[in-house]
Amino acid sequence: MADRTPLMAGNWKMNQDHHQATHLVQKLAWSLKDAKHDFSAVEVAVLPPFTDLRSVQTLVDADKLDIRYGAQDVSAHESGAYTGEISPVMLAKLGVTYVAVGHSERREYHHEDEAIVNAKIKSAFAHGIVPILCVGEGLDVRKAGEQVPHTLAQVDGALEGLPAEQAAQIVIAYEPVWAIGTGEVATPEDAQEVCGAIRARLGELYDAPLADGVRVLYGGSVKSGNVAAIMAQPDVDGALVGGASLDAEEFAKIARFTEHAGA
Ligand SMILES: O=C(CO)COP(=O)(O)O
Repeated sequence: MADRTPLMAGNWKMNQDHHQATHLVQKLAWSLKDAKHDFSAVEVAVLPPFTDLRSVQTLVDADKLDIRYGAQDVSAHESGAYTGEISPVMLAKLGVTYVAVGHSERREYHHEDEAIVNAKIKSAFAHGIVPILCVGEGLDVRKAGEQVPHTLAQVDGALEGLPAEQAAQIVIAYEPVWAIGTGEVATPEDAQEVCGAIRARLGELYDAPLADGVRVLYGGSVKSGNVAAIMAQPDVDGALVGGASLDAEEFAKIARFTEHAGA
């Protein structure tokens, strides 16, 4: 099996102004420093709102922090008459490593379909930004037992026409919609079932060595108390954390999941 470095990414969603963002990242950095966190063993990233990115960049650069940061969305276009959109060129200038693409909240409230998600993934890669592709099923699909085909159809659509050298770098986050912000965490076996199927599909779309190198995350009500059991699954390589990433100490604990296995 490839040596995949786990990634713990905090999706702040629409929370924290730019002053609060600086404090939160500072606190996170202190908590991880206190714990002597090894960032080469577990990568840590935050995805703040656009308006915070310049402040986070300034702090990360000034204090030489090992914390990575990214955006929560990106335009499929580089520039032009797209009111309210943020270009990948602007994000690249802000030093972002990652961008979330196709989060279920974008799909639901902004009607993003597979074609848009696919275009945004290509737009990010064209400017050296690694997309975190979010996929996952709603409750109806889960009740019908269709979570795997549903999620794989999203993966197929999102990756259409993506060259292997880009697919090899992508991060895919499996986030069952019914587990987001509900406290209803999928069981480790639920997470493994779909994360494993995503990796197998990557093997079919590309090849097995490529699939073996791609990081597949789980997201949905991840906390320090449940992260270790989820991370123990063979095809789960990290977590996309919403609510719990707004608490620096809690998020640092999540990043240090190996210390509290069984907690
Ligand atoms: O949507 C999520 C991360 O992108 C998950 O959110 P919660 O961790 O708050 O359930």
